[in-house]
Amino acid sequence: MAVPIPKRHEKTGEEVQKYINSLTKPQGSLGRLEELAVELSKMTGEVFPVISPPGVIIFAADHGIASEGISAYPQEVTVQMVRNFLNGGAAINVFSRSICAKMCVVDIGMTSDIEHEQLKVKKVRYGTANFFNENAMSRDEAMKALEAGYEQAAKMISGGVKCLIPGEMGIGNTTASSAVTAAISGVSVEKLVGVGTGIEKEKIKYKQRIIQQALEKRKPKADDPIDVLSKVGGLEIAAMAGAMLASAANRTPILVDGFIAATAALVAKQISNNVTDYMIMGHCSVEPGHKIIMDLLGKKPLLDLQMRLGEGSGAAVAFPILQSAVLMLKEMATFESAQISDRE
Ligand SMILES: Cc1cc2ncn([C@H]3O[C@H](COP(=O)(O)O)[C@@H](O)[C@H]3O)c2cc1C
Ligand SMILES: O=C(O)c1cccnc1
Repeated sequence: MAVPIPKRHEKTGEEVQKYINSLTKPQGSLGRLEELAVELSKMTGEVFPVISPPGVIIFAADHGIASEGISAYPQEVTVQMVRNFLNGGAAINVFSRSICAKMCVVDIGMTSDIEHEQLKVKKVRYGTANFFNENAMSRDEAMKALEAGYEQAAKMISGGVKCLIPGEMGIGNTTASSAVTAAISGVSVEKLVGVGTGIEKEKIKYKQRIIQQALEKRKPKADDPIDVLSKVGGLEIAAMAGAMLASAANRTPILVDGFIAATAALVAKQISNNVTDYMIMGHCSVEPGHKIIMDLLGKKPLLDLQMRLGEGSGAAVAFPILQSAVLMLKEMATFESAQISDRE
């Protein structure tokens, strides 16, 4: 079921690196902005990459595991926050407006329904089952969520979006993400689990125990991402993985958000290894598992603002850094055009 991902344009990258060295600044002095410009050129195949408008796509779903009391907030916050997204009042709305992003909210599996013309309803089921007691969903449902994510992202891209920011909303999804990441990577639950929405210290131990026991009962297969998703995953995690695959298949850079998005990135990589060629990590979340995934993917985050929100918020805040990289390429003068003496 691997999705074919095109190779990056290494030649264009080399050309752009040479061009960057001709711009009016000491060589290498724009540091990671220079690296980013080269990366974006390789991804898009363009000497002057276009990354605007960015597209924020938020997948919302509920989690049966929430009934184990592993979040600081009740399950109904998922649907309440989706209303907030649709009314423009959430953090991701604010940051999306500031980067002139196109935004799309998808119900991939909330436990209740909302009628709103801006909401895309692609509900696979009414929330996952509690994976402490039974598999979160069937393989077929995991595949359906993945495919719906793929389709929605592909639609945004064919509608003109040039950089994808996948986001999510789902109370309990730091628990599902920790379980998925532990299952795929083999990293211990103790190292991965964090406060999520802000549980107390002693509750973290409880959350770890629930995940550990669920993994022992469900036995997800590390080398089968659909098995992992169906046993301990989430519908929005599957959909985000699908969206990332669509983005990479269309040579569209993916700006990855926090721990949940990184978990989806890990799943996507299990499906098509070189999907990570099209990923840039926007920030480093407070969730300890986020840094662990980035190390596994061999990626460095752009920002570390001690954020732990999700929704795509950290990636949206990082987007202006990508814009700076692209504008540097497009608008800076060269030593020759500005008649400045180059290095000896
Ligand atoms: C008001 C509110 C807005 C949010 N926006 C994103 N999340 C984030 O928190 C949830 C994951 O944390 P946990 O696993 O601890 O439940 C997800 O919905 C995530 O998107 C929110 C959480 C709350 C409470
Ligand atoms: O990093 C994230 O994605 C995150 C962290 C805490 C809560 N929700 C999401």
